[in-house]
Amino acid sequence: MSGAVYCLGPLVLDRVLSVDDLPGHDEKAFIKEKEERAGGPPLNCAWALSRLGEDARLVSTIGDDGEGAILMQWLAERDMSTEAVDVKADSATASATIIVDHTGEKAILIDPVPVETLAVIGDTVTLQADDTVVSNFFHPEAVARMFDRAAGKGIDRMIDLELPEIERWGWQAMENILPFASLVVTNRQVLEAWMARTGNERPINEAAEELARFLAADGRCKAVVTLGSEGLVAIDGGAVHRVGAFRVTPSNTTGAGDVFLAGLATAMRRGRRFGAALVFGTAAAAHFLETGRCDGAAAEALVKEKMKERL
Ligand SMILES: OC[C@H]1O[C@H](O)[C@H](O)[C@@H]1O
Repeated sequence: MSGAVYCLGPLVLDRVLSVDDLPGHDEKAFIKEKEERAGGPPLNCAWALSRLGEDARLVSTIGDDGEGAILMQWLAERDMSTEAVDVKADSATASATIIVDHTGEKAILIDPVPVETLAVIGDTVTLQADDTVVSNFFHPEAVARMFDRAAGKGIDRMIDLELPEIERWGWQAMENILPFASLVVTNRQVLEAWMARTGNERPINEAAEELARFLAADGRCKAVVTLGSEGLVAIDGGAVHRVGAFRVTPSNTTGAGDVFLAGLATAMRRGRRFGAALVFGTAAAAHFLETGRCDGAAAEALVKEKMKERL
């Protein structure tokens, strides 16, 4: 398909530390392996989109520093577009420390990017009618401005809502961004926080449907709540979609949500119905969880297996 997918938000240097078990409060653990790699939700999503054959453009800002240079080299080595990555002398490059245990589960410490840096991400991008915009909730006004421009061109606007950003900007700011999006994705961590906030004690699957309905705001947009090993629940107009998870043994769960979003966006851009696009996104994420790779053919094979299981 022609057109590009613009992925907005912070480009982050991820410092990944592998341990046997995540240390608890006042506990110590030995690091088994260390790795530095490019990360952040928009980078993970853009990387997966490019592996799925889309023209992915990362839209972000980094500092003119050593960390920024490592990130630019990482992107160049993978033939990823850097034209919308702004290098600013007065900014510092974002970083995160990710501790991954033997089950692939992780804890992430994010060094927050200054508000002034985030506030202008996306402002210089020129959109065309066959583009798609994908963003995390990096800054309420910057995301709203970009989505507003995209809506003017009839372009799909997908937002991934995660808890650190909701806690940073507030639940009201999260609600305010919803009318600007055409598709909202969130996860179990947000669901649990929302349940605690609203006193919702329903079983997780029912509560997920309620949150999806809330995010979809009377069918104005599509909404997806991912539940990890329990699959996902989504709302599209009057229809409720439930997709079961694939059985996988994860090596590292970091970025799996971003790969899901990339698979979903790719399938929707290629004309798949929403239900089928959800299954393809789930399959792409499952393959990534097990292998650390994103591969359209492998995801298709998983989709076929799932369909056979249903027969
Ligand atoms: O979504 C995963 C990303 O979140 C964190 O911000 C890390 O940078 C990681 O790459």
